[in-house]
Amino acid sequence: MLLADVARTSERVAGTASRTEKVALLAGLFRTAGPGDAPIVITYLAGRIPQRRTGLGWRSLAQPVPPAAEPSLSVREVHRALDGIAAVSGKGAQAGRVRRLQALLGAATAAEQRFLVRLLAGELRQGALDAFAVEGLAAAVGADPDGVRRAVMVGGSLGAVAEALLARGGGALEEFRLGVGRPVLPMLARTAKDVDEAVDGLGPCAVEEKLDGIRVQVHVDGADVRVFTRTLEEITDRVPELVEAARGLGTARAVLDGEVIAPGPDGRPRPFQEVAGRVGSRLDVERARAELPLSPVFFDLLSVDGRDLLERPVAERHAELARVVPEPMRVRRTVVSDPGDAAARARARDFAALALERGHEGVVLKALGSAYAAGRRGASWVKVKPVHTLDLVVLAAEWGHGRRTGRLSNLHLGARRADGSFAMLGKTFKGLTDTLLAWQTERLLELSTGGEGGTVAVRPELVVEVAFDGVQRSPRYPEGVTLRFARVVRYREDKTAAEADTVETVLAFAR
Ligand SMILES: Nc1ncnc2c1ncn2[C@@H]1O[C@H](COP(=O)(O)OP(=O)(O)OP(=O)(O)O)[C@@H](O)[C@H]1O
Repeated sequence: MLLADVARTSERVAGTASRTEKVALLAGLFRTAGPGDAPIVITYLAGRIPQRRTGLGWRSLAQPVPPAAEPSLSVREVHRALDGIAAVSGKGAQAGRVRRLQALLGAATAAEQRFLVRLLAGELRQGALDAFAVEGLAAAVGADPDGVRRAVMVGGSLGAVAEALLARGGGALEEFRLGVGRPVLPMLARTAKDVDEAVDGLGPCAVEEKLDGIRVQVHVDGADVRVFTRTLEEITDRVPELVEAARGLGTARAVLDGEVIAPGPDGRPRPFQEVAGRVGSRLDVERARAELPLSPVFFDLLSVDGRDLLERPVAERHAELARVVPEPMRVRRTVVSDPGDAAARARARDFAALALERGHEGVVLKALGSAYAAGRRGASWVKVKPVHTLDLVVLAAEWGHGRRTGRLSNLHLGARRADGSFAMLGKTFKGLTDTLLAWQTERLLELSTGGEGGTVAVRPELVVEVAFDGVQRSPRYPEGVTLRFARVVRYREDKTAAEADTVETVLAFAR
């Protein structure tokens, strides 16, 4: 597929207010797209690029290049060129990127150049595009739009679904059904300030303990049990006690969602770091198990006996969960059936207080009528925690002084921008234990991209959870805000930088 076709469609879609026409334009484009082109075309139409970042500064995008007379650039060629630009690193990288960019622009017509420059500058971003693209895709292959939407939810990406549908037709939707052994991205939660705010937003809801462990999705097929993390990494071999527990459930076929924790001798949960260390280690699993036995606590049931429950309401999924999972392995919950009932609300607040006393992190409230929104931070799950934390990305670190000489200490923290870049929000060395200092020094040096003065810049990959007292204005930082009393709570090795908190979220705290 030619870039010119995408550029033209993009312009026409943006230029019409009619939903029907947008969908028809997109359907027309998909009918002529090769399956392999589809994932790239979809990101371009939404104003994004699969590489996320190219490292090109806006100045380099403003330099004029003589255009080609006729369109000849294919979408794949552009994709490869951007891969090349994103891969340039080291000394003189910016010049190298600009050279490659100019070669790319030189092969583009004036219209294609305008499209590329606006695409790379992030000016074409269209949040609603994916919804139209789902319908356009469904129309192009003659599939049911709801079926395509479900497939995207289960498959995790519109690009992957588009590729399958264009290659194999509407029947390919079957490949994206939830299945035992085929994990789906977990549903995530939004944040509310307190229980009342959450209940106001949700209406009738369940209030559950928020356990501070590692999210697990457990697939049971007879004696065959597989365990996945929230990033869908398989960890079955590292958690034999979960496998044994799952074999003892009241069903032979199920997909369960829950948290794995390590109850201490007093029944209180051991710290998150210990659970994360245990789940992260493949070494001598039997010994690790003897030292720190894990238990699963399930809070959702996504499928049972071959029945897919993703679209069923929370109340029904919980009833099914209670049928197959015995009490100690099920999350504790209370229900607010009528949000207007003051006594029920008081019970919910007491439940949240008790959850904290028991050593848990807070509560998660879930709208009783809501479906399971795989891979989404849906509006129907809301977490309430007493301490505000953000998951930020380490951008650089400074060598420590005094007792911390020889250790990388002061961390430069960044929040994610919509275009995949990171905005620095401030620095902190608070909350770092000696163990963490040693660990982060080693990890950060592996990620180093060079240093200046006492600062080591790193690839933005490590996610760290930071507690703070507030967000305040500061002209020193690019978004004009910084965190008050930021302190490290822990590293979140279970998260990628793409899952870190966004500048938007931080600015919402400022408001
Ligand atoms: N009862 C519960 N229901 C849903 N999630 C729970 C529950 N108890 C603990 N959790 C955990 O809380 C997480 C939901 O919070 P969120 O989606 O914001 O993830 P997160 O960004 O990792 O947040 P946090 O750092 O607050 O755990 C889930 O991923 C899960 O690991």
